[in-house]
Order: sequence, then structure tokens, then C-alpha cells
Amino acid sequence: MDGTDQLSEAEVAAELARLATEISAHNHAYYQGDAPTVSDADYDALMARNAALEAAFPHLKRADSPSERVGAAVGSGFGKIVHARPMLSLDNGFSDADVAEFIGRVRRFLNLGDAAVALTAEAKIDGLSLSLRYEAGVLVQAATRGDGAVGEDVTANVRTLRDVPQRLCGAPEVLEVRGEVYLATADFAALNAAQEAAGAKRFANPRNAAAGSLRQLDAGITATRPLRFYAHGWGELSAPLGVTQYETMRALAALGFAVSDTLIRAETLEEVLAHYRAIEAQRATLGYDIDGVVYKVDRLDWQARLGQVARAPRWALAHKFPAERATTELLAIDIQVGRTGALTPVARLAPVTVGGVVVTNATLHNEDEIARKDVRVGDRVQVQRAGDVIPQVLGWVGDAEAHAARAVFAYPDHCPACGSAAVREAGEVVRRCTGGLTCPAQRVERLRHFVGRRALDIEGLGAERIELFAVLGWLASPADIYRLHRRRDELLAMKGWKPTSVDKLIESVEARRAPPLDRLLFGLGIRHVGEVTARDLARSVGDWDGLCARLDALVAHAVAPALGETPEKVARREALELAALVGVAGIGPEVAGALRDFWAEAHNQAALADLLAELTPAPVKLETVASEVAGLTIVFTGTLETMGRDEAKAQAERLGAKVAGSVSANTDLLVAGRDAGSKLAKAAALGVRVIDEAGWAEIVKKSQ
Ligand SMILES: NC(=O)c1ccc[n+]([C@@H]2O[C@H](COP(=O)([O-])OP(=O)(O)OC[C@H]3O[C@@H](n4cnc5c(N)ncnc54)[C@H](O)[C@@H]3O)[C@@H](O)[C@H]2O)c1
Ligand SMILES: [Zn+2]
Repeated sequence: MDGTDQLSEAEVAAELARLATEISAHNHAYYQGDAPTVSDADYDALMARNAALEAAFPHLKRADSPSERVGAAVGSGFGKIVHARPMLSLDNGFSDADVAEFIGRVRRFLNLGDAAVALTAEAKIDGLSLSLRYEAGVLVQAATRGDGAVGEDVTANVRTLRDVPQRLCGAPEVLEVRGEVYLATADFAALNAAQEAAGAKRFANPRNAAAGSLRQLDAGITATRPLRFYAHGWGELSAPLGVTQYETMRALAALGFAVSDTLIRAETLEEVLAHYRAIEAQRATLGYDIDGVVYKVDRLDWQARLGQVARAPRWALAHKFPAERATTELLAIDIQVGRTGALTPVARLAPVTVGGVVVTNATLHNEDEIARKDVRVGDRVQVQRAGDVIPQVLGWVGDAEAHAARAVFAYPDHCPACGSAAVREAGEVVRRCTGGLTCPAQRVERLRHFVGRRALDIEGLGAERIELFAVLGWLASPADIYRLHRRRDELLAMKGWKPTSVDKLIESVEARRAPPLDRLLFGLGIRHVGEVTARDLARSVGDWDGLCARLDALVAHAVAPALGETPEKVARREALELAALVGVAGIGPEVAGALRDFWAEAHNQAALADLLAELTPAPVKLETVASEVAGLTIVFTGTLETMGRDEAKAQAERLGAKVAGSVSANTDLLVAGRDAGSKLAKAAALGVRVIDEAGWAEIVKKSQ
């Protein structure tokens, strides 16, 4: 199977589960075996697909999401080293606008207004990261990144690298230098030629060759490979080497480490972007591979406040170089139907090489994009892989007369999988099948979601088995899962099924006959109802009867248009009234509407009645967490002097609290900064506890 086949499967189908498995396998091949089985572009396309899906459906994000992971776990062969500070990856940006947005994000997070944010900028070397630990100036340990928390002990190998000093003069007691091990382009070519002559495997690219050369169990082999090293950061440091990134990098250079000569410090976005273009212009002649430019917030106290998300620091950005473009023929436009019923157009292309990868499919985004670009089947189209992400069709090119003679693409208004009406909600670009559980395109994915780890958590019911059972006609709705035990004999008669695996499957289903209400609610796959919403709603209603009462009220709710009120106004008012009826902070008009729509559907009610005959939802209990604000709903208002809104929100969430935008009866705590206005008054009226910014800082400090 080549990368493009995988690409077409990954497109549209909203298959985060499959992406997680697939990406994890690629990580293993790449980081563990130094032998990728797909190109980086295909890999990046999978990651981009995953990120896009998670951005569009945050509630479906998996606990084992690849977007939260760095590298791959350490395998056998090497000793393990636990990093004193995690080794992270970097966030990506692809356009000037992404860089501006990065700076904006930093300003907002730190509450800087439009103050200047000085950044360092340097080439992003395409090698593998290495952490060097010096104690009392002596190299004592070298480790690869591994999964970010635990790396491989490659100390013996690293001792053979000429760029890595064995001893330092005037270094702090503990110094962990981090940087990139890489191979120069010429050395890579020579290595591959030698490999070929010796009948050994060729490396896919300099990065994999560098990794393969460093990660040798025999350090003698590493010694024969001309590996180079550039420092670009640090881990544990017993005494600071400066108050900025730039100063610290200069100090590392003074200690004897190679530092990129592209490293600069810049004050403005314009300066940073000019440097990016300058580096891009030198790219071909640098003598080693780079794939972008890395920006870092210069002030280290700001870096500390910005902190990190799971996979990358908030204070750095990798600005990737753009990908190439190519033209080819548009053979067909296929409509795929995803788990949530979203119809997505996919361009089928005559195979074409874009940036070294053969592309046969590309995204056309949505109905409006096709109309805007006016691409028609038979056209020659331009294809791009922007920043190595999923290929996209930019537009048609060439003969205008031939283009005009072709039929305008008619976007279907019915689901190609089940024939149900496909509708677009107001303000939405996506058209969705309304078939729900009756749509075969959605069925398998909905059942997979239902049994998923964060939903009903039924083991032994993977995609393949669900598909098989669906084909056999045993599995069409969630309730059918609970009737699988009746198929025991038939299963035993099937090839490849041992009694133990049949019984295990049945047992894991039986163990879930009393699922917690929130998990059940999440498992139903109601539009916009993610884990958090499901949990909040379940906590608010308590049990199944409570849920029914609440949602019945939504269905029963009717609005009469006031005199002269436009239909849009009525709809808006209705949505707000529905949200008020749900009465849960954080559940807005959109979610309330989705709940009502789901509950009002006869086919959903039938599926639920069927399901309730098989299981009994367990009422939810409130968890207790250590922090004093855990579980509370907090509202921030007014101007915060010492932190940005995003920072405050991140702090609160870290402490297990929920942050809401407005004060209501559900608010537990109001943090009022300077010039707090109406929210403060409202909180006073509702008797909500109010503290000032200093009080908040106190709470945060106590919980650290
Ligand atoms: N083909 C495959 O199967 C496959 C599998 C896994 C990963 N990959 C490739 O690896 C990439 C992801 O790997 P990643 O998580 O290491 O991300 P990355 O390589 O895109 O960026 C993060 C890394 O950049 C390095 N770096 C280079 N110069 C730097 C500088 N000046 N400052 C800071 N860091 C610098 C650091 O080592 C850091 O860990 C993918 O985009 C893909 O290209 C491919
Ligand atoms: Zn359908």
C-alpha cells in the first residue's frame, strides 16, 4: 500500500481512531527503525488531517491522539534515559499570517497589548534531536528524544562526534545542551553510495541516515559516519546563562558548541519574515537539509510563563517552507460521507508528482470551494501541497474554451451512501446526511464511536469486527451490540474465532450493561456533544430520567414569532431559549439545538428505546480533585494586570476548574480584575463569591 492510497482512505472519513493507529505505526518505523514506510509528506498529511478533524470536532479528540505525542517510545537495545525536562516537538506555521497569529497569540496570552515581542529566528535543521548532559563541565550522558519523556542512551556513540565537546570550561554545574544531529548533503550521498556498494539498505533522506548512524548498537559504526551537531536549546540548567534565548545561545557558542550562523534576534514581524526569505533563498546552497525557520520568544521569563501544551512549547513556532505545485487532469469528483454524515468532495487526479510524492487524490474542501474555483471534471487543475500537508486543488488552468464546454459540477443534495436528504445548516459550509443511525456510511463509524474507549469502552470490537458484523446483518444499531451473545454458536463456527476470544468479546459487552450516563451520552454521537458537554449535561441532570425530562422540554418548546420578527430572528431567539432550558454553563444555542434535533427524531427515539431495553445507564457521581477550585465554574472579568486571559484560563483549567464567559447561577467564582463592570454587579446580585487578581494568584500558588 503506498502513501497516497492511505491518504485517500484517511480523507474525509473522520477516522481519528484509524489515524491514531496508523500514525503510531509510522512513528515506530521512523523513530525506532529509522526506516519510514511512507514519505514525510504523506505522514504530515495524516497529521494535518488528524489536526483538522480535531479542530473541527474537538470533542472527538482521542486520549491517545497523535497530536499530543512526541516521537515514539524507546525500544529495546539501548539503555533508557529519563529526561530531566521533556524534549518537545514544535508547532508548525505555513504562512506569514500564521507567524503574525503566533505573535498575536503570545501577546494575548501574556497580556502585552501591542508591545514588541522580540524573537530569535534560525534555520530548522532536518536532523534528529539530541540532549547532551554535562556535569561539572564533563559530558556524562547523551540521549535521543525518544517519546519526549524517555530517550535512548547513546552516550558512547555521541563521544565519537567531533562537534560535541567532551569537556567544557566555565560551564554551570549542570548543563543540558539540546540540538540537532545531522548529516551534510554530500556526506549523505557518499554514505548511500557506500551502502549500495556494500549491498546494504539505502537511507530515505539525510535525517533518517543521521538517525540510523547515531542509533547504532556498535559505537564503532557511528564513528565512521561524519555526523554533525548544532545546538539550538537546552534542558536542565543549574544556573542561567542569560536572560534571553539569544544571550543563552551566544553563551553556548562561547562554551564551544556549534550554533547556527543563521541565528538572529528580531524585534518585528517584518524583520522575522525578511530573515525567513533570506534563509529560504540560501536553502539549496547551505550544504545540509533544512525544512523551515524556527522562531522563539526571546525573553526567558516570558517563555516560562507561556509554558507548553502536550506536544510543543507555546513560545516557539516552526515556519515551514512552502511545498511545490503541479498541474494534472481532474478525473472525477467523489463525494465521501464521514462518521458525522458530512459530505466531503475529493478530487481524483491523474497521478502527478508534487514535491517528490505521487499524488492521486486531493481535497476540494466543500461545496462552496468547488463553486468558487469552478473546477469541472476533465479540467487541468493545479495541485499544491502547502507546507507538506494534504494536497489541495488550487483551481483550473489552461484552455478556457474547453473548460467552458464542460459540465458545471452539480453537488448532490442527497447522501450517496443512503439516499437520505443531505442538508446544510444556516451558516455552515458542510452538507450533512440526515440519515443518522440508518446511514451505512455513518453506521460503522458511529458504532465504533459508541464502543470507543472514552464512550462505552467495550473491548474486542474493533473496526474490522464491526464491519464484519454489519455485513452479516447482526449489527445495525447500538442495541445490537448487546445481542451479540446470541451469535455465540455462529461465531464459534467461523474461521479464526477461538472460544476464548468469543467469550472475551461477550464478557466485555456484558460488563457494560450499566454505563455511566455521561459516557452513554457521549457515545450516542450527537452532533456537537463531546466528552465535556456530555459530562456537564450528565452532572446537571443526574440520571436517565432527568435527562429525558430535560430533553423532552426542549422538544416541547415552541416559539411564536412576534409581530414583524424575521425568521432569522425567531430562529436565533429559539436557540437562545433552548440553551436557557438546558441550563448548563458552556452549553450554548448551537449544542442545545443539536440536542433538540437529535431527541426529536423518531428514528433516534426508536434506537434509544431499543438500547434502553438492553442496558441501564448509571447516574453520575461528582469526582473530587485536590485543588481548591477543581470542579468549579470560574469567570474572569476586568483587566488582569499580571497575566493574559488565555494564561488565566490555562491556569484555571490546569487546576481542574471550568472557565465560562458569563456570570450565571452556575458560576462559583468570579475573578475580578481592574475596571470590572456588569459581571461584577451581576455576581454580587447572584451572591457569587468574588476575588481579585491577587486572590487568584494566591490560589494558583497554593496549588503548585
Ligand atoms: N515518514 C514517516 O513515517 C514519519 C514518521 C514520523 C515523523 N516524520 C517526520 O518528522 C516530522 C515530525 O517530527 P518532529 O516531531 O521531530 O517535528 P519536527 O522535526 O517537524 O520539529 C521539531 C524538531 O525540530 C528540531 N529542530 C531543528 N532545528 C531546530 C531549532 N533551530 N530549534 C528548535 N528545534 C529545532 C528539534 O529537534 C525538534 O524536536 C514530521 O513532520 C515528518 O516530517 C515522518
Ligand atoms: Zn447517509
